[in-house]
Amino acid sequence: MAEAPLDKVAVIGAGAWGTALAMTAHRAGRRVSLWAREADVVEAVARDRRNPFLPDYPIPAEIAVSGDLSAVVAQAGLVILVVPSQFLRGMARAVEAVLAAGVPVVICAKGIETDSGKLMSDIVAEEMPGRPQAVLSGPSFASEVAEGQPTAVTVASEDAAGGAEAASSSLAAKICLALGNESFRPYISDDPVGVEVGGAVKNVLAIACGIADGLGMGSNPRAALITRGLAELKRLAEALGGRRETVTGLAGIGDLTLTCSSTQSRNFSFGRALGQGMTPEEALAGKKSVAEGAVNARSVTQLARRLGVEMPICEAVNAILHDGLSIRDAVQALLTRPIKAESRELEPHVILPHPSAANDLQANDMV
Ligand SMILES: NC(=O)C1=CN([C@@H]2O[C@H](COP(=O)(O)OP(=O)(O)OC[C@H]3O[C@@H](n4cnc5c(N)ncnc54)[C@H](O)[C@@H]3O)[C@@H](O)[C@H]2O)C=CC1
Ligand SMILES: O=C(CO)COP(=O)(O)O
Repeated sequence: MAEAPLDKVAVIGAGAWGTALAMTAHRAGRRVSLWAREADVVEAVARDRRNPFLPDYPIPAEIAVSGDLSAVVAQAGLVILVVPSQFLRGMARAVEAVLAAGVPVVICAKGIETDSGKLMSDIVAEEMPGRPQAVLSGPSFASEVAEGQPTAVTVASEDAAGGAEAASSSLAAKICLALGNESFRPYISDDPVGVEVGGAVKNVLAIACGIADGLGMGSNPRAALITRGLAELKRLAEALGGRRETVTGLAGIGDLTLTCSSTQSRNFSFGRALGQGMTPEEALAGKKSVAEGAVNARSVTQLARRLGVEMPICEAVNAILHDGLSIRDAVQALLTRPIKAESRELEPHVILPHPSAANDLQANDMV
């Protein structure tokens, strides 16, 4: 059986998701402190209990919001890391310097580190050596979590592997007990890699779906992008040692369908703006909130190439965002790729030239 829930929870990162998770832990009965990087966020919360990153939902008075990292993590039994992926390394290092030994951390950023191709769990292992760690991910718009909409997520830790007893006493189980409440339902997993890859790749695919929407495309293209995008996600997860089953769970297909079909998603909306004719710079201008897929298109495709994993939709998004490929050429190139088998077993062995590929070999070569 799992032990008693962790009592005090420190949340690092007071963006929309960190704030919603702090509210979640508070609803679950935990004592909660929240670290904000921006002085104006600390001031806004002190003044009217509202965070500009999530302005529609008041923060309960019992949640202590501060810019003092040592004070926030003092006496914490669990630390939730919720800064965007490209800032996690620096933040993990800073937290490690002030956190008591043995206190576990749970990673909530969705992404892969640019250039190194490292997963967030690799970064935490490097910057917080020996510290117990888990990953939390799944279909969870911060605003809906803050509102108390029923939400299910996956929490994964390696020690959950080895059967029911291991899963029940794992770090993932303890975190589920510490954060679960009547509207927030976490599930235990022993596959952190599969969970992480799901969260990182779905943001890139959400940009692709947003682009299609912005172009005025209908439901067929979206379903095709989601399904073939899932095939890409699965290939990368498996290449990294993740499990197929995880990809069809909350952190895979669950988050993919959520993010690829709602303008609530920052990534989908970013893609939509591109499809409507904005440049990436114009679409991101003035935004303080993150669209993780914009950066992670690069890191996901860098990693996929290194591993020899084919991810044509993610490659197309990366080429549009970072290599100046026009959306028109990217769409044509995707649609005129060679004919392949859908089945995983046959897929590597069946490659037929697309009937119209000869019309535009140059674009076809790019993805
Ligand atoms: N918002 C959502 O609905 C969800 C977000 N996530 C993930 O959570 C992570 C955090 O996203 P949000 O809370 O939505 O962020 P946000 O877009 O609401 O806010 C931006 C965050 O980035 C932080 N930041 C900016 N520059 C920084 C720096 N140099 N060092 C450290 N932190 C810096 C800000 O302090 C702020 O916390 C992302 O990886 C995102 O994909 C996951 C699930 C849901
Ligand atoms: O990860 C999310 C929901 O699960 C949030 O998606 P966006 O970052 O695209 O808004």
